[in-house]
Amino acid sequence: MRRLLALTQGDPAGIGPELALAAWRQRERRGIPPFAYLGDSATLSILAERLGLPVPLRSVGWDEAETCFDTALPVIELEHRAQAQSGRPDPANAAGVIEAIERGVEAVETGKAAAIVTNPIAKSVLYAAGFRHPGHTEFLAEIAGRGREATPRPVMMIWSEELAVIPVTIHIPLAEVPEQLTTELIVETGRIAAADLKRRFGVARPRLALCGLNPHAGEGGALGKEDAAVVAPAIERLRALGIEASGPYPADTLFHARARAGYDVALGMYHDQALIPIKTIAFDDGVNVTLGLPIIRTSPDHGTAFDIAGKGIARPDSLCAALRLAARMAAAEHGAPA
Ligand SMILES: NC(=O)C1=CN([C@@H]2O[C@H](COP(=O)(O)OP(=O)(O)OC[C@H]3O[C@@H](n4cnc5c(N)ncnc54)[C@H](O)[C@@H]3O)[C@@H](O)[C@H]2O)C=CC1
Ligand SMILES: NCC(=O)COP(=O)(O)O
Repeated sequence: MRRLLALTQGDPAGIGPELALAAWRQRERRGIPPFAYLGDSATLSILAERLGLPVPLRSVGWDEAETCFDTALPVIELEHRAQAQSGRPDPANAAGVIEAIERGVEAVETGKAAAIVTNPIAKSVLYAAGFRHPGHTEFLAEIAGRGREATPRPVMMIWSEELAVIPVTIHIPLAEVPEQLTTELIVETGRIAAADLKRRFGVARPRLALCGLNPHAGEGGALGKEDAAVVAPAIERLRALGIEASGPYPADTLFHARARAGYDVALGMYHDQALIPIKTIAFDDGVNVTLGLPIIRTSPDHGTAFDIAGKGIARPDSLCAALRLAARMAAAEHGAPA
């Protein structure tokens, strides 16, 4: 089984490039699997020098990348080179950001890499350049769906050793959540989560805990009707499919340690309901995983951190966890030891 991972540059003005340098330097101590960096070696080399990080870079093709990883950081050169300055995002770099993601997916689809690991992108910067997807999650589904009958439905999961969460609705305004939250969407999300937890995480019988949408899960309808009308029927349907689903639970009491012991993943009904608990508990080593795709994708759980980019203080923990988890998922899928 191919072990090499494809690591995208992310926004070249963000912390992604320096995290890639740090992850390579710490590869032995942190048990980092081999990866190839999709980016621009000239820009990376300037950054490495400025940060005083002695990292040998080697421009390679996919075939050489895995073997050279022990002695140099392999770089798959992009056609769209970055003119990036750390901390100064520029929509002019969008083409390279997108190229890295597309070529990473292609490498996985063609068997050159086992999984794609994406460094953070700044959504607003890409939007300014005409990017029409809310984020990686939806873009990856669109790319992975090319040439297929239907676009796969992507599910965002943020995973750590202590807690895994899924936001059922993702990057939409809060005001639109009640309208877009349907029983069908919850069932599909739960079904995909259960299937991928089995296939790619080796959880034999995944336990799903579902948050209510409203305070106190609706307080019998006094604080909102969606919990009984939309969430509860979804749980019934998931159970009818043989999936161990429970709830709807008041979200405020679902994330303390004793509650967490009772499930494998918690489904929040909107982005912040799911992500605030995990970013509180595991900000440094949480991993963003896209479920429901034909390929494996992980990412650090943080963003581009323009405020600290280029200062050499960004922590590589989450990227390292994302690299390790991608390798572990690939091994689980292929029945090989991680
Ligand atoms: N997977 C992805 O591509 C993601 C992209 N983003 C994007 O990132 C941009 C900035 O988002 P923010 O909400 O500001 O979140 P952020 O995670 O970039 O930054 C939040 C705070 O955490 C700090 N921080 C983040 N990562 C760190 C690290 N590795 N080490 C030390 N400190 C770190 C930052 O300095 C900042 O103070 C947005 O455009 C957003 O869309 C956000 C989350 C995920
Ligand atoms: N808040 C999580 C996030 O923004 C990650 O989005 P994506 O780019 O992985 O879709």
